[in-house]
Amino acid sequence: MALMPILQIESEDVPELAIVCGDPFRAAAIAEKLDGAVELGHAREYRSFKGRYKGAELVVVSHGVGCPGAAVCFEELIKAGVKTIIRVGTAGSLSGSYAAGSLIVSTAAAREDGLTRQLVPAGFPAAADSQVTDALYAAALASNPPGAVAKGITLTIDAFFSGAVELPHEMYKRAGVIAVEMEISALYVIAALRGIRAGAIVALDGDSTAVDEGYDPHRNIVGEAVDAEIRAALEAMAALARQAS
Ligand SMILES: O=P(O)(O)O[C@H]1O[C@H](CO)[C@@H](O)[C@H]1O
Ligand SMILES: O=c1cc[nH]c(=O)[nH]1
Repeated sequence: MALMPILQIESEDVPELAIVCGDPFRAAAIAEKLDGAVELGHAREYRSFKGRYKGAELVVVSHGVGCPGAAVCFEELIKAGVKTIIRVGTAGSLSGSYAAGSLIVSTAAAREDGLTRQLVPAGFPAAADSQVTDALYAAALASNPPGAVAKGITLTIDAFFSGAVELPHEMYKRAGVIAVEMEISALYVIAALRGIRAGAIVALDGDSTAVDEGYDPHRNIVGEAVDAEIRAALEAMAALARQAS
């Protein structure tokens, strides 16, 4: 048995499919939808569960907020043998076309984080796996969220609230980027470096350019969208597992 130093779970307990999310409570909510769910461990922000969805064995792990902590989670899961990771997150909207309650499948992430700069050169892309993206998009369309469903480029950034320097949201908005969150670039770059496949779906919780004035990710419409994206991610995992068998 090999205990993973940071997640504090045994690598032998980890199957090939993983769903990850920032919030440990969301990890528990996802685990509630699994058959035979068991909690594997809870260390720092990392809460881990294992169970089956429509026969597919998967692990669910929370990674906390931000690329550095999330990267540790992704690396340890991959070392334990995970081959497919789906992130189920929340994000702020960068587009007038998509409001709170909408689901966005991230096809690629603009790398405005600090972590991936320490892993790969500036020109290296952070791109989703196309099979994972297709499975997520099909499942999202069928998940009946309270808003729209779209796929496109997202932005990953380290600063949530702004300081003295202007954040690049408006520039990425002009470039057609749909949403901003804080971990997808790390997931896609690490997946590429380690030769696994990854994808991500996010539920929009409001206008990202207005978070300094007020941020409320606990509204009913956001909760309903998160519930829909959880169902979509589980259905996508089941479809990917069927394709592999
Ligand atoms: O809802 P999660 O998965 O945590 O994702 C988003 O929410 C957090 C910020 O509130 C960041 O982690 C961001 O990426
Ligand atoms: O990083 C995030 C996550 C949710 N909403 C935002 O505006 N930003």
